[in-house]
Amino acid sequence: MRRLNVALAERSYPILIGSDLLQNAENLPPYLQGPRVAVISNTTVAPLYLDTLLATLEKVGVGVTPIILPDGEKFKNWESLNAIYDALLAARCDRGTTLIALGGGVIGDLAGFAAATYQRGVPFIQIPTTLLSQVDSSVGGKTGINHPRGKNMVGAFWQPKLVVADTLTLRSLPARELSAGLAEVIKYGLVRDLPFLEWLESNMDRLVAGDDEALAYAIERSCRNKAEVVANDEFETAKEGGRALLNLGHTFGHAIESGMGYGHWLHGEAVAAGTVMAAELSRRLGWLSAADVDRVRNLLQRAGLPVCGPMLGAERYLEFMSNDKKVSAGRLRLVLLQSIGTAVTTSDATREDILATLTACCHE
Ligand SMILES: NC(=O)c1ccc[n+]([C@@H]2O[C@H](COP(=O)([O-])OP(=O)(O)OC[C@H]3O[C@@H](n4cnc5c(N)ncnc54)[C@H](O)[C@@H]3O)[C@@H](O)[C@H]2O)c1
Ligand SMILES: O=C(O)C(=O)C[C@@H](O)[C@H](O)[C@H](O)COP(=O)(O)O
Ligand SMILES: [Zn+2]
Repeated sequence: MRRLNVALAERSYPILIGSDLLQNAENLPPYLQGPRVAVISNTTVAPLYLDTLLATLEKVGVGVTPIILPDGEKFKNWESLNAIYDALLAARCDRGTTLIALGGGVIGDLAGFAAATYQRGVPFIQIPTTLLSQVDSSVGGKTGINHPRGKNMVGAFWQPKLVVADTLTLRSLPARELSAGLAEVIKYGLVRDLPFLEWLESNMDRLVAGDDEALAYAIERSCRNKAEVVANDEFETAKEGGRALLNLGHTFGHAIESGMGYGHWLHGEAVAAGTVMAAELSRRLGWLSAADVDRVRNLLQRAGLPVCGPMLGAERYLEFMSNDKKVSAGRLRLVLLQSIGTAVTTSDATREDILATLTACCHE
């Protein structure tokens, strides 16, 4: 088992990465506040892994309320959140109840926001079961729901007490979802870890094939990168760089997700197309060469990801992008690449640059 730490003083917590962790009853008790938990999962993941987790919790004498939500990005909304509150209240869950998210990023973001707000805050544990959630969403404490006008527009920072990434769960993950997770893995290499990007270029075929060793390494290295960034800028308030850099490709990507209707493009797919747009815009500002942009595009393509955005229409892209959470005093702030392996936040791109980028990077 690999173990990392997210260093946040009194909110610090471990990330455990390994196979068969769902069955290991020793990992959970130190992080449970009381003898009750509510496990939040969905109709796809629960039939696969809930029984194993329930058996593990039974071994340590914990009472469980399972809460099973419908599956999909379009359910990352108020109705699902309300369903969680209803179930917690019906089961008389009190402030000592620990919420456990068992699923991908949608379940993690929803359960985390429920934990942040139920009775003004209860503890929670992340048990991520997709590659994307194991490398990114389960770590760092961003929780929330979507709004029709924008992704993750309502939420809270609320750190988990523990993250348990059981890599065996990835064996049941569809190939398209594995690829979506690779978009966020590639992001760390592009933003701040050039040696990791080079490793990814050498090992992409193993990752796409689901090689256990390669995946475990990629998960650990991604989480190490994320933990470092979050430890330095937990609430994304740094003026330069900081946590906002983890948003590479996301201003374009979130516009694709919202504009196309949640769930049509997977988050990772939208981030992949958005990352090519960010690279192309970086080239227009003179920071990347055409060969650099090809390098980004090739790696994403080898990961099985789209490298062109949909034809949403420039005005709709700009409308969604203007709602981005990095906008400050009405000015768009984008994460772009100063070079491969180094990202910056910038407001230097003009409307014309952005329009030209959209024209170059969007196809039917
Ligand atoms: N909080 C953060 O920091 C953060 C970071 C990145 C992404 N996100 C959010 O995460 C979400 C995307 O997460 P995701 O890619 O995990 O999507 P997801 O949660 O929708 O999961 C993808 C699909 O895989 C299924 N699934 C999950 N585990 C499985 C398994 N082991 N075997 C088979 N099927 C399985 C799910 O039911 C779903 O159908 C987006 O809402 C995104 O905004 C949040
Ligand atoms: O943890 C972060 O910080 C990230 O930006 C990670 C992103 O991959 C993730 O998609 C996040 O939810 C986007 O954040 P948002 O603040 O733009 O909603
Ligand atoms: Zn993301």
